[in-house]
Amino acid sequence: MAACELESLEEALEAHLPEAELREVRRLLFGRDTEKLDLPASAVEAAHERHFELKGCRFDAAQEQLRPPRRVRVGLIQHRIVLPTDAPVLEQVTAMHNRVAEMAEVAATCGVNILCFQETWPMPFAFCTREKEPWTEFAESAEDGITTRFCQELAKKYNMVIISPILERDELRSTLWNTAVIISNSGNVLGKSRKNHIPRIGDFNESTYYMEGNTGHAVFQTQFGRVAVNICYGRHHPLNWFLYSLNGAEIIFNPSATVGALSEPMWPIEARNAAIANHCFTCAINRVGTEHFKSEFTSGDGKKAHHDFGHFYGSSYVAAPDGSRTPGLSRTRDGLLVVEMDLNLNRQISDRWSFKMTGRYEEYAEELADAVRPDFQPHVVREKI
Ligand SMILES: NC(=O)NCCC(=O)O
Repeated sequence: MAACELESLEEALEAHLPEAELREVRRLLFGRDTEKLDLPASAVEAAHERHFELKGCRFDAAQEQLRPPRRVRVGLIQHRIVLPTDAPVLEQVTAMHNRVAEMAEVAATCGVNILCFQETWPMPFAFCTREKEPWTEFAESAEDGITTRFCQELAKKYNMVIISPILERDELRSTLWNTAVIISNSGNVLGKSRKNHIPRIGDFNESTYYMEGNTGHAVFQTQFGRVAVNICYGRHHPLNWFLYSLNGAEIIFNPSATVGALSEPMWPIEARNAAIANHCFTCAINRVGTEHFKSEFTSGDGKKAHHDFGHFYGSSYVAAPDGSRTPGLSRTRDGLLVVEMDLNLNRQISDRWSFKMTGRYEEYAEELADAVRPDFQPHVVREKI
């Protein structure tokens, strides 16, 4: 079986394990079972007609005496590109807007409060090519580009916070960035968060296109909770997650674009570990499909030139601070994952495990400050001979 033909790990387990074993394997692999979220029949029907997967799950928390539950519904959208990569730029962007609009409408029917899309969602992930044209033409203003204006309409219409990761052009400074635009449910742009870490691996030649972000670890207060965005490669950096959490993030989104041959075994671990370590919810989103580019490119590994990155494996999921996680969306199909979470779980788990209280931050800060000095000497104890 080709890697891109396996639908999902969960489906493979369900197909091949007897029920009792399956329950145990699921407990070991995924933690406490998430409950299935009942979604409106009209949403299920619309998803079927529009050819995308729709999944609903819920994480609950213990009932507290002094605080009412803080239930929020989050939606994650993963999708493939709609038109071939050599179609005119505006036609590609418009086709992607139309696709996401029909998925967002279903998210609204499911009562989603905060909706997040995949990394640079209105364009192909062309950063493997190293060509500037036409890919830089997809860059647009975070404040009033066509994609932001499109998302503002959705946000107002559906009373939803929208997190829209785009290729940003800062016209004033002639700089491109990989940016998530956070649009409030009022329709106003609440702010933006730029990708902090640019990959230097495989065909991810992203430093050809944009700079390391300069927006720090901003957290955005929305009507539905405090959110932050750690874009793709940032998920390999535990301190990056940690700093969003230190600023009070209750949900950290990780819009991504990554391929099977490179990162798939790491994917289920990293965002989940971040949820555990930081007592918060994390949401990992990846695109699907294989994107073909007209010009061949090489990977600097002596192998033959090729026209695609490989298979983007989807598998978007949500992890909770208690270490449990939802099943992933498909590895091959467009999909919408709707997850209801009670944000009270963050403090409940923090009170139980106390990682924030037991972390030795002053000590780490001192040692880190020392480690970045040019005259740093590693603290290694050697046997005296
Ligand atoms: N988009 C991006 O940063 N991809 C890098 C590869 C990875 O982090 O899996």
